Amino acid sequence: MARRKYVVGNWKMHGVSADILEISGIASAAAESSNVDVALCLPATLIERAVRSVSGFSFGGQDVHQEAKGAHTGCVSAPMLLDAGASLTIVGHSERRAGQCETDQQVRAKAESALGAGLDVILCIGESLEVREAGQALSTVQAQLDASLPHGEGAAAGVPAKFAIAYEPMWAIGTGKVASTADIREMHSALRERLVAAYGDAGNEVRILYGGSVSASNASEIFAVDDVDGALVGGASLTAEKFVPIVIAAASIG
Ligand SMILES: O=C(CO)COP(=O)(O)O
Repeated sequence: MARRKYVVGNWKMHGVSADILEISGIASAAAESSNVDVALCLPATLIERAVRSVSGFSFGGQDVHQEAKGAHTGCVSAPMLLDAGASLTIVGHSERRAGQCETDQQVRAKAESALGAGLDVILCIGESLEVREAGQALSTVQAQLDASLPHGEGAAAGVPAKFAIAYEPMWAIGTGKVASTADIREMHSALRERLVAAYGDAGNEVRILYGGSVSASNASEIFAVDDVDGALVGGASLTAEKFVPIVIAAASIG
C-alpha cells in the first residue's frame, strides 16, 4: 500500500531563537513538497517560539513523560507539548535509552501516553555495534519493538495514522556510517512483519523511518529501499542547506 514519505529532523540539544531562520527555510521547502510529510523535533524550549514564527508546519518534542503532570523535575508531559503547539514527539531514542536508562516498558508507557493525549509518535529502536557484530541485530530489534509497541486505548486511537517507527542502528548515529541498503531492507521488512502481527492490516499503514547519518548524498538511495517510508535525521536537519535536499529526495521518490 502507498504510504506518504515522512522526513523528520531531530535537533537533539541544538537550537536557540536565532535558528528560526533555518526553520523558516525548511518550512518553505516542505510547503513545496506537498507529497511528503515533514516535521522538526526541537528542544522543548524552542517549540512555542517556532510555532509562533512559522505557520503551517509540524513541530514535535524529542521525549515525553508518561504522566500528564506531577513531581518529575525536568520532565515535559504530552499536554505540555500540545500546549506549546507541538503535534508529535519522539520516544525511545537510543540517546535517552542509554543516557537516561530508559527501558522498553517506559518507552511503551510514553508512547501510549502521547498517543492517548493526541500527539503523533515516532518510536525509536535500533541495535548497538556489538549486537550487530554478534549477528543478533534482527532478533534484538524485533524484541525491542515487541516490548515497546503501544497497545491499549492510546494505541487503538493512534494506530496507524499517528504512529511511526524509526529504525536507528546506534553505530550509524552521528558517525557517518550508514547501514547498507541490504541490511536496511532486511530490518524494515522484519519490522513490517511484526507490525502486521501486532496490528493486523493496520500494521501496513505504520511508517518505518530509517535514521543514522542520513544526508543529501545517501537519501535517495535509502528512500528507494522497500519499506523505507522516510528518515529521522539528526545533524543534517540543523540547517536548511543540508535538510532541504533530503526533503526533495523524498518528494522525488514520492
Ligand atoms: O539520531 C539520529 C536521529 O534521531 C540520527 O542522527 P544523525 O543523522 O546525526 O546520524
